[in-house]
Amino acid sequence: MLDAPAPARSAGRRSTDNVNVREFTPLINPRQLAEEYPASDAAQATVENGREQIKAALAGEDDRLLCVVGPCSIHDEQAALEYAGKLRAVADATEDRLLIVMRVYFEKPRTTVGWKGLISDPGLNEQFDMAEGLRKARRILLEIAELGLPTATEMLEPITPQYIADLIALASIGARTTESPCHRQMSSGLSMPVGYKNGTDGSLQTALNAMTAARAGHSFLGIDPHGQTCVVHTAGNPWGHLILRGGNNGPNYDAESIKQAIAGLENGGLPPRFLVDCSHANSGKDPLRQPAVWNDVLSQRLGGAGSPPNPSILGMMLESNLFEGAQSLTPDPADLKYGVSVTDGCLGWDATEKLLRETHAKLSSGKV
Ligand SMILES: O=C[C@H](O)[C@H](O)COP(=O)(O)O
Ligand SMILES: C=C(OP(=O)(O)O)C(=O)O
Repeated sequence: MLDAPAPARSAGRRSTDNVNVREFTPLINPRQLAEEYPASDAAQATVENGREQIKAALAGEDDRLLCVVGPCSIHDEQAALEYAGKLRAVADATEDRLLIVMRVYFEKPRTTVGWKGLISDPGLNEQFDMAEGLRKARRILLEIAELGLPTATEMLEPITPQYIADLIALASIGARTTESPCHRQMSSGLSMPVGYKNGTDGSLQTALNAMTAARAGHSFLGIDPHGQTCVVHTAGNPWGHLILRGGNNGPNYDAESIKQAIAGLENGGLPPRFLVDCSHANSGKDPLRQPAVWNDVLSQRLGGAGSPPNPSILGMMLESNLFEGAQSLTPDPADLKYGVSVTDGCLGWDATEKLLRETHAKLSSGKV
């Protein structure tokens, strides 16, 4: 019998190693990136104030409505900054009632395959120049923080936080990773409050378990600011909170689902405060349904018509971009429409501004 041909391998490589790896590309380390784009005093002040205000809301000490608003994903620096400028103006005008934080999402967890976000593929051309992706992400976060607007992002790759977390006020763990021990451990060391989405199957327990896990300290494998692999020992992050995003069986922002969420949090010994994501399964992925979801949740928070107010509802999340809808990626990224999402459909800016200003008016008058 003939022997099977030996697999091709380079000198010194063991045949059992990295069988399915095509290549390793060295990457800039977090310290080098921070030296290229150092956090200015103004940016640090935005992040620190943003984190403190969000913590006060989570602790029930700031009764403003927490509004996490912005694109499903950032793919264009200019559009992101234009959006941030508009949102900053509304945040200033409504700050007595609304605590506005911009969604600045650079990492997209896909159900199967698809564009994974600006850090993974900044050229939108499958070149995966992640050093450039991290540079762009850090630069965008810095510019938005210098505008005075706090930012929120999803933390997906466990080594990303070392590169950008100093510029972020609020993090979230997505529905696809809330059950992942790696993400819970990572969250236990993050410097900002972290929201945990319920699972894609609608499971609340998955997020409650994540909150409990991340409140504890952990020791796990990671990198330090020099990019050195190391054992990371964390203190635990007490600022976890639930985000209701609906699930495969439908939305979970109705009064009964919210009652169950509060009971689940209380039974788990967790603070009974949470956000409602108006997008994803809560809008049936129809971006134009988001205002109806938002207003329903706002009514529940304010109470009225025989229902008591519900201060457990901290606020809402909204997927919004300069222009409504979504578009598919094009072979030449220059052909993309400006200001339109390349991931989930979004509400457009005009409708977003209207919703935020109407919300401010309702909160000011106390009338839904
Ligand atoms: O918010 C973004 C998407 O809902 C998430 O990344 C999943 O997207 P997909 O189902 O299109 O992969
Ligand atoms: C991916 C997201 O949401 P979810 O994890 O709820 O699907 C998101 O908010 O961008």
